[in-house]
Amino acid sequence: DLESKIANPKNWAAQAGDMFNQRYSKLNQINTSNVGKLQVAWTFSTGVLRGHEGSPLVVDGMMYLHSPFPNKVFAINLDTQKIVWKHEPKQDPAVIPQMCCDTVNRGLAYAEGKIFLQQADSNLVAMDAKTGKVLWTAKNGDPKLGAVNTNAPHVFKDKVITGISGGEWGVRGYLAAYDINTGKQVWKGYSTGPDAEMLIDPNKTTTWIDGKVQPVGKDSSLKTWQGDQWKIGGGTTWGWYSYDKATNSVYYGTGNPSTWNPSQRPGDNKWSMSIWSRDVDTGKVNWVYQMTPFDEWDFDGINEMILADIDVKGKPTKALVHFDRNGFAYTLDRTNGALLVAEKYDPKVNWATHVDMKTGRPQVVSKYSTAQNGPDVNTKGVCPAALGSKDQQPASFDPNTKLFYVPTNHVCMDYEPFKVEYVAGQPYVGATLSMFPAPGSHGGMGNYIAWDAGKGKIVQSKPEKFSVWSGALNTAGGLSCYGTLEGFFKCVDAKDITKELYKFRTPSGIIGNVFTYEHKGKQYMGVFSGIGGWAGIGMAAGLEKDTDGLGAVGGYKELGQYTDLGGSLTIFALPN
Ligand SMILES: O=C(O)c1cc(C(=O)O)c2c(n1)C(=O)C(=O)c1cc(C(=O)O)[nH]c1-2
Repeated sequence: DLESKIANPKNWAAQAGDMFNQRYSKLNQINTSNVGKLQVAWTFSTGVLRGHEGSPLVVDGMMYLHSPFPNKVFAINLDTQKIVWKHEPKQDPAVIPQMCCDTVNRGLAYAEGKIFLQQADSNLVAMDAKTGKVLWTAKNGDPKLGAVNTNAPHVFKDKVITGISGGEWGVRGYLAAYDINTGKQVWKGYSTGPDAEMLIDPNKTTTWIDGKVQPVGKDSSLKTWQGDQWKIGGGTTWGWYSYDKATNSVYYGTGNPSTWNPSQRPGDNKWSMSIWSRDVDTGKVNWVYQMTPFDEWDFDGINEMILADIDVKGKPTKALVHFDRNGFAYTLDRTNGALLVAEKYDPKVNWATHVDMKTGRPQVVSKYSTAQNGPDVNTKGVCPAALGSKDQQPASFDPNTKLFYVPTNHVCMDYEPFKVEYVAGQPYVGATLSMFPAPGSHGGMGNYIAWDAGKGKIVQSKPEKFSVWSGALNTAGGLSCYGTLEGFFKCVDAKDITKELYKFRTPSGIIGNVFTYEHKGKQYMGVFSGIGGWAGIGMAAGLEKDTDGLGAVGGYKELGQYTDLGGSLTIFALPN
């Protein structure tokens, strides 16, 4: 059912439009020659002020919208424009201060006549898509311990897959699968700890060792932590997941090890900061690859895994492409986890010179090693900043140009670790940050780039004033579209991204993802606006000091000259 809904380009039935995370639409009515005539068709306010991430879904003439906390859901009939049903969960507002980077929610999932909502308080809910009636609720985590949720649930086969947030609260990360019909948990695989709890088979699960894919061996995680630190060691899973039917695997990434003070957790801290392939039916780990062993900068590895069949160094490859927070873009063979390409997609990256292709390890520049410099020493000028060369904002893949379109950040930081005591349910951060625009660049804090993942090269780069915190969309109309933090919805020519073909100022800064659908023979494009997320946390949570908001406020202070709060959806179409 979901597969056929996705196959119909009139729908937008999954957060990325498909299960490969490509964010590509076959619709071509809006194209490079007429996009300049785009007009606003309609708008809709969610009535919620904080950051609006993700996008609505469209299935068979109904649109399903979500909001940040309190996670309202609206079902709108596209014929009548009426709200058919509305659901507002009752959630304890005590979860609000347990959320690190604004009270965002990355959207809903659809399957078999059901809508799935992953609430902030960690309850996973299935609703009847026609009526909004709650069919089941599953408790996915304990918000009292900081285990909250922002990720979108993802449906693959008969399972709804969800993750967990709370890396800054010492939450031990995991991915879990629930039966879409009953809400019963089918499997749960932790990011750290004993093999059995991670669903790792020491002899069958493989990783990249010595230039080859080889079995991970016994206790691959436990060996890389001191004492019991792995129990409060992070590795949360709040990103976008993808699925390949051919390998029957779900692909996703794990976040930072806790705490941010690296001196409190010597070792590689496996398998935080890693790319995972798990069997979707059993959760068993096929392969895992760690990008940033012993993280010293908060470079969470949760960014989306985009699956695409491309030429890698001239060879047709079933690839997995990932733009990591650490500033490197990785191309792996998704069938076995072999590392094929790892290159900087942000020329300002300075914390590592390169990735050693034999060990798969980044070569750290000692001056930027916050562990070597030690606690209570401010390590200055690390690029990228903790929020990475790219954060959660998902990139797109265009099968026509064979390129990836990547919303990026151009931000650096000063990072000062300090000793922190673990107290259950309290923040467990352990570093003070301040962030600022990357020095010596175009003067802005963002770039929209076109990337060749087979070669590991930037093809083109379009400068932006602020970080691009919105998800990208490419279409068969030759367009690549995204939003900016000032609030502009933009479409550029996929063949030459420096050519801005359309621009419209929406009501607030954009951190949502561009999506498209067709209704009654007409193509529509849309995007949520509503400033927030980590980059917009200063405005969303009313913070002021430069080091507030885990250091994000400083760099984005100027945003107040361009936008203010407010969540709404803007839908565009060509004139009649
Ligand atoms: O470690 C975590 O559990 C965790 C959770 C989240 C989240 O759930 O939004 C973010 C982060 N970390 C994080 O490091 C980060 O940069 C970030 C940005 C955003 C956002 O929505 O803009 N969320 C989060």
